[in-house]
Parts: sequence; structure tokens; C-alpha cells
Amino acid sequence: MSDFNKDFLFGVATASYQVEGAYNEDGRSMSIWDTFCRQDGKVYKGHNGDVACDHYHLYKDDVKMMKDLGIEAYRFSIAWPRIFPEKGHYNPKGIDFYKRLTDELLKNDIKPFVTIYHWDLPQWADDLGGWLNREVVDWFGEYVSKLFNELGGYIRNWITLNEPWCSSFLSYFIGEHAPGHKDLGEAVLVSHNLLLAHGKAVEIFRDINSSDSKIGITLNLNEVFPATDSPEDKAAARIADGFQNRWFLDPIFKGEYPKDMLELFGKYAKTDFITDGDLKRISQKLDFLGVNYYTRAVVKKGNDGILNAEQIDVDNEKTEMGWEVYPESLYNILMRLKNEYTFDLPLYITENGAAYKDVVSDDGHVHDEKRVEFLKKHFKQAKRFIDDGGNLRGYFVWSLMDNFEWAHGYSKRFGIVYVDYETEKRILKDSALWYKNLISTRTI
Ligand SMILES: CO[C@H](O)c1c[n+]2c([nH]1)[C@H](O)[C@@H](O)[C@H](O)[C@H]2CO
Repeated sequence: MSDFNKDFLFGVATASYQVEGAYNEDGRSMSIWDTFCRQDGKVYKGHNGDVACDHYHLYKDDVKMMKDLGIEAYRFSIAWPRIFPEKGHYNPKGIDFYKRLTDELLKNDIKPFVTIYHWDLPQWADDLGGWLNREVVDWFGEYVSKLFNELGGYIRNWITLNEPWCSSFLSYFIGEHAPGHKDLGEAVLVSHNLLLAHGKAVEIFRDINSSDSKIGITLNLNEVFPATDSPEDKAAARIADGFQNRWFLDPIFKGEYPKDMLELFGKYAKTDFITDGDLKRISQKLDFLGVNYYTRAVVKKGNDGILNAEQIDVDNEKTEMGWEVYPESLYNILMRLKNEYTFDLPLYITENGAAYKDVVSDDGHVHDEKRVEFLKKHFKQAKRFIDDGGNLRGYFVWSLMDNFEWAHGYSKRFGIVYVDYETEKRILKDSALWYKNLISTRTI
């Protein structure tokens, strides 16, 4: 058994589109996810975030719930369509919600960690090309400037983007997420514009915010294993690692795109959009890196014609998402970051959690033993990293409560708190009580 020190932050995470609801309230305009949900076949049973967990109205109860659990930090995202419902049109009512939420958190000694962009791009921006249009960098700059000026005095920890890999490759190449394009060339361009927007936000942050405020980015990273020791499978694992991890880690921390991936992508996509100064903007010094970890990947040589890397099904314990439970890779990823990219830079686990088939038992409780075991194993790996000299500052469990799980709608439950979507009633799962105990004892 070993203790997390008193400064380590035990947190939970959510995102605006997944929990807020109030999709057309107080001036909020449509986002690409409002649009995507309304397209046939894109989202499970046509679910959408119109109401979600109604966090917009129930936030005070949710903050009290966090306080009662002893939660020390709350990672939430801001909905860009609330702040700028139209191009160039600022909506003060939009900011007011986040001022109320932040005020409630601070009153309850809960540190706000804000994700500036967690996928709900305003539809007006998408109508003008969205992340495909390099002008998005300026639109994002106008957005972040308003946030820093209006909220910078209360919020000290800022995350520019949540998972640019998802906003680019999952949304423009694989097509599972909004806006649902399937074009590698677009995805590569989008990934670059996302990183430029990230860099622009850091520049503006450095101009506006005091030094006791911190800024970083959140990347979803996984450890990639070859299915066999064959040269083909090892090559596939290297490409998959480039596609998932190095394509973002290298420009941010080394100031250059990985050459093997530039060469591969260059066969299928224009890569002449990289202009002088871009990589300097993208690779500015950060105050921390957020890591979202859920599972590892095991790949073999594939025949998909582009990456030629195919993830295989591993005969091991899986979550309701079909993701293998593999806690060791959390440690391995953090150690790789420490040794190859971030060194002593503070790290946060900004998301880790699991979906399981949660039901309310006859006793009125939700006995989610599998989630408790999942979290216990992953927290142990986080502590192992700290004990081995890792500069891990905090851990945000995904998620505070069940919520809208993107293309899966409300069919997947990740929360440590159960949500009855008919009544919006919250029920603490056993994992919430386990977390409360971990926080109070600080011992894993
Ligand atoms: C492979 O998992 C990704 O890293 C990932 C998993 N998740 C995420 N990213 C997103 O940041 C959340 O909005 C999701 O709700 C959450 C659960 O699916």
C-alpha cells in the first residue's frame, strides 16, 4: 500500500455536449454534434445532447455531490456555441453559466480544470469549412481570448483541446464522429489546423494570463503491441503508433512531424499546408500534458491499403466498449512520455474509466464491482509511475456521471454516478463510494 501525497489532485471529468443539455438555451446555437445527431444512422437510436444530464440546470446539485465525495478537481469543457453562437457575435449569457459553475466549484474548494474544446464546434464554423479552413485558427483565437479575459481570474488550469486525434482522424477519416467525413487528406489537414489553434491559444494565454495559471493539451494515447514478432507486424505496430501517438507528440514536444508518417500520409494527402512558423507555434512550451488512457492496441499487418495495420481482438477481459482492460500500458505510456517527450513536465491523467452494464439493484444501489476493480488497477499503475519518479499531478476519472457517449448515445455508462435519464436522478454507484474512500485515505 502507498500514499498519494497531499498535493495530488483526485478529480472527475465531463464534457459540455455530453452532460449540459439546454442545447438551445440562453443563446446557444447549434454545434456539429447537434447536427450530426439529427442525421439518420449516425448516433445510436438517434440519441442527442438536447437534454443529456441537464447539468446546465442541475450543476449546483452535481457540485454538492462532488463535494460530498471529496472530489478535489472538476474537469469540464466550455461549449463554444454558447460563447460565440454566430461568427463574431459574443453571447455574455453563455459565459454567465460558466461563471456560475466556476463560482460554485470554488465555493466548495473544487479546482476547475477547463477544456476549451471538447468537440462541439459551432455549426456556423463548420458551414465555413470548420477545421478544414485555416481561418478557424483566428476564430479559435477570438474564442479563447474571451474565455481568458472573462474567466481567467477564476480558472487557473486550461486545456486547449481534448484529443485532437479524435477531432481529426476519428471525425474526418474514420467518420465515426461529427462531421463524419471519410477522407485521410482532410483528416491530416484538420489535425494540423487543430494544432495551430492549440498553439494560437497558448500564445494568447501567455499574453493575457498570470504565471500562476497553467495551460496544456489533452492527448489520447495508447501503447501499441505487434501481434507477433514478425517484421510485418512490428512494422504495422510502428505505423499504428505513429498514427495514434507520434503524429501529435512529435510536433508538440519536438517541433516536427514524424518523418515516417509525413511520408506515408504524403502518398494520400496534401501535406504542403505546413508553412513557415507553423511548427514553432505548435511546439510552444506547455505547463502540463493531459493524458487520456483507456486501453492498449495489438496490431498485425493489415491490408487496408493505407496504414496496413489492423487491430486484432485479444482474448482478455474487456469493458462494455469492447476495450481490453490493460492497466500496465498506463504506466508504460507515462514512462515513455517522461523518457522521450515530457521529462519533468507535470502530467495529469485527464481521463481514465470504463463502461459497464450498470443496473440499479432491488436495494436501490448500483453495484459496479468491475469498475471498482478497473479503477483500482489503474490507480495502482499511476502510483507506480509516481514511485518511479514520475511527475504525475492528478487523475480525473471519466466520468463523474453517465452521459451522452457520442455515437453510442446513452447506451454506454461510464459514470461513477448513475443517471436515470427519465428523471435525471443521480445514484452514487459503489465506485463513487470507493473513490470517496480512496480520496480520504489517499492510499492505494
Ligand atoms: C479510446 O478512448 C478515447 O481516448 C476516449 C474515450 N473517451 C474520450 N476519449 C472522450 O474524451 C470522452 O468524451 C468519451 O466519453 C470517453 C469515453 O469513450
